[in-house]
Order: sequence, then structure tokens, then C-alpha cells
Amino acid sequence: MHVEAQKASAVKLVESMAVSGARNERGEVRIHESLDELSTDLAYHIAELSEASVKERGVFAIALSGGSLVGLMGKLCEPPYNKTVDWAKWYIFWADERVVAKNHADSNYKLAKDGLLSKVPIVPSHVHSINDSVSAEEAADDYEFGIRQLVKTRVVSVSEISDCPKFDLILLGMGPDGHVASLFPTHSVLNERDEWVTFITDSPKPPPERITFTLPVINSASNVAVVVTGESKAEALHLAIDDVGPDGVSLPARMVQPTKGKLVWFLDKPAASKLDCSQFSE
Ligand SMILES: O=C1O[C@H](COP(=O)(O)O)[C@@H](O)[C@H](O)[C@H]1O
Repeated sequence: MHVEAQKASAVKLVESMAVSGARNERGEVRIHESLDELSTDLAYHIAELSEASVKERGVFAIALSGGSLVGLMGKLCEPPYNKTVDWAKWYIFWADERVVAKNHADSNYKLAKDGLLSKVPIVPSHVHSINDSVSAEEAADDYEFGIRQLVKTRVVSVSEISDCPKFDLILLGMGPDGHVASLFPTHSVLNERDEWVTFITDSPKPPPERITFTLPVINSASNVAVVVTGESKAEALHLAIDDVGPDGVSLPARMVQPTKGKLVWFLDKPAASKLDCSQFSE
């Protein structure tokens, strides 16, 4: 099939399947019948944002996470997106990374390299991974310095309202405890307001040493997508999205509240099983 026809059929497919609900300041919630539908919708969403950003700014600065997210991005490597996305304009960052060697099984870079970066024509010099041969603290400082250089050259734009980079898209997963990136519940990094990138050496989920974008950076993005699947995350998701009063206040996933950007939750039915759907509006 011709690329344009493939693109048109991808649009039709997505339009026919996504269940959407708009939800006050918690963003848009998309609940999918299957992981296959979620992956299709996610690929479409990312490709749309890429196209808009390349049109507007000439580049697309996207920050990835690790975990189950990368596998769910797999359809970007397939038709039509492998041909229609302007991969040469992509600049890749990580919202969080484990401070391990790049070939280590725990490396978020390795996960993305194996699952995405090696399958599409992204320019190697546009891939901004961490320096894994220094301490977590130095790796965080070094990563922030690199982003500051790219803000100067407008590869990453800057927020009009905060002293923060404004990524075109930050992709997050969420753990069963409600953590996003490497921002874990009750951890002091949740209070970090000055740094763009910070570090932890006591992650409750192994490996212990990690770097992470801070909340001000996440909340300065033009777009944030949080991808959550599986029943083990249903309770945390309920606390992150529903109107639960003080119970949810300190949950990292609930602190994802882009100031001016758009927030979209990509969910499967098991993850969404405890949501109060009566609060959805079309
Ligand atoms: O440790 C991490 O966990 C979260 C969630 O991972 P998932 O496999 O439960 O989806 C991930 O988003 C983060 O990048 C990673 O470092």
C-alpha cells in the first residue's frame, strides 16, 4: 500500500477505536480495549506531535522513560510511521535513567536502543544519553549541562513561565506505587525546584542509582503522555486521576500537572478498572 494510503488507514483505525474522556485539570484519559489498540493510538499520538513540532520549530525534542513504555511504542517502527515520521528531526532524551552501563539490562538507554532507536533512522548525534562512567550526582549535573547547551541552540525550547526547558513531548510510565520517571513517593526529590535534572542513590526499586527530570521540568513540557497498563497499577491510577481529596495529594503521578501543556493518559482496561468513570465528560 502507498504510504499516504497507509497513513489514512491508520487515522481511520485510531478514530474508530479510542475511548476518550476529558477530565478537568487531570488531562485527557484514553482507555483502550487491548494493548494492541493502545500501541496503535500511542504511535498515532506521537507521530502527530512530531509532525506539528517539526512544522513549527523544525525539530522534535522527545524525552523517553524506561519500563513497559518502550515496548508499547513499537508500532512507531512499522508502516506507516517508519516512513512518514521525520526521524532526522528527532532529538532523544530520557526523563529518567538508571546509572548503569549502557549495555546493562537495567539501562533505559539499552531498552530504547533495542526496541526503537536501532529500528528507525534517528541521527546518532541526536541521541542524548547519560554519562554512565561517573557518579549519579555527576551524571545528573552533566545531563542538565547538556540540556542547557541545547536550549541555547533552540533544539529544546524554553518555557515562557518557568526557568525550565520545554520539551515537545515527555513520555512517562507509572509504577504500581505511583512513581513516575524516578520520582518515588515521599522521596525528597519531589521537592526539588531549582535543578532540571537531579539524582537519587536510594531508589526503592532497583537499581538504586538514578537520574531524573524534576517535576518543574516535567510540568513545563508542551505535552506529557503517561502510559499505564495492568491491574497492579489500578489503585495508584485511581489516586492519581480521580477526585480523592488529600489521599492522592503526595502521589508523584498526581503531581504531573503541566502548567500550560497537554496531558494525556494512555490506559488499558485493567489499569483503568478502579477509575470513577462517572466523572468523565466527552
Ligand atoms: O523504574 C522505572 O519504572 C517506571 C515504570 O516502569 P513500568 O515497567 O512499570 O512501566 C518507568 O517509567 C521508569 O522510566 C523506570 O526507570
